[in-house]
Amino acid sequence: MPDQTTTGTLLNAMRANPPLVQCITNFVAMNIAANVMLAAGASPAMVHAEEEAAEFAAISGALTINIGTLSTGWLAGMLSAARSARETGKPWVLDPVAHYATAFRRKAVAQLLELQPTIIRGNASEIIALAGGAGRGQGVDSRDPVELAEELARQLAERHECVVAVTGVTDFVTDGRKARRIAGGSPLMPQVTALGCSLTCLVGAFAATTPDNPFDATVAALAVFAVAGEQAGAAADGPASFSWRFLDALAALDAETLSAKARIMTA
Ligand SMILES: Nc1ncnc2c1ncn2[C@@H]1O[C@H](COP(=O)(O)OP(=O)(O)OP(=O)(O)O)[C@@H](O)[C@H]1O
Ligand SMILES: Cc1ncsc1CCO
Ligand SMILES: [Mg+2]
Repeated sequence: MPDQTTTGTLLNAMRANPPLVQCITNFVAMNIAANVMLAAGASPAMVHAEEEAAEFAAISGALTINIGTLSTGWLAGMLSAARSARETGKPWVLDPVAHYATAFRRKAVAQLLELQPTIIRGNASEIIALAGGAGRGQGVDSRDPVELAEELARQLAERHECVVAVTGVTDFVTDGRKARRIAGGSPLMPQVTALGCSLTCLVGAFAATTPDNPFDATVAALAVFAVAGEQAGAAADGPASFSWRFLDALAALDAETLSAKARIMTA
């Protein structure tokens, strides 16, 4: 099965040459996202200051931008990093956390979208609202099923000529033409904060590994989370033990197991 094999091949390629990924994430996610990246085999750097964000993007393999704890200073850093990534031909990933909640966030996301993200990753409520639909999100949490976001994700991908990933019980990835669903994970994942933010960083790591193929990169990152999440969930007693078991499962995951266990379906 080609998708499964590609996923394992990309995991090996990432670990053989750990990509430097500039992660502009949020105060909640910074620690867990960096640990997720290290466990999976990437090299994260949480660099967001306006004074250095653009310079750092130019030396990174990819950039990820998450607006979870936005402020004016951080936004300036995000915009200059995204401009730099575009100018230097680096893939960049947008995570539009709760962008529908306030005017400040809506405007920030509109400015970031103008800088043409390579990939957008969000939960179902975020993607529905970004495509102009009526999402039912509450703050940073989704209250919509992925299925409701699928058609809107296709439209969003076409409009912005990018890859769009919607995560939830079964994830959905599209570039506006082709699409995949990725099953797996655990109901404990939304009970641990910032795992979606961490996944956005890992999408950046895979995009750095295969910059000409952001679709396969996104599928690979989601498949890694789905398989490691399923393994951690099977042994966990609750969100706290899930959290450390998930890091251990990520670190222990090998390409053969990933390719054998990933459940990737054409949509
Ligand atoms: N009910 C579920 N069952 C299985 N996997 C899930 C479930 N909910 C979320 N996931 C997985 O959790 C990971 C994070 O996705 P999620 O949609 O929760 O992101 P998010 O809402 O942006 O998270 P956060 O904002 O807390 O970082 C993905 O790998 C997704 O597949
Ligand atoms: C809880 C929370 N608040 C802002 S960002 C964040 C992490 C999950 O998106
Ligand atoms: Mg999120």
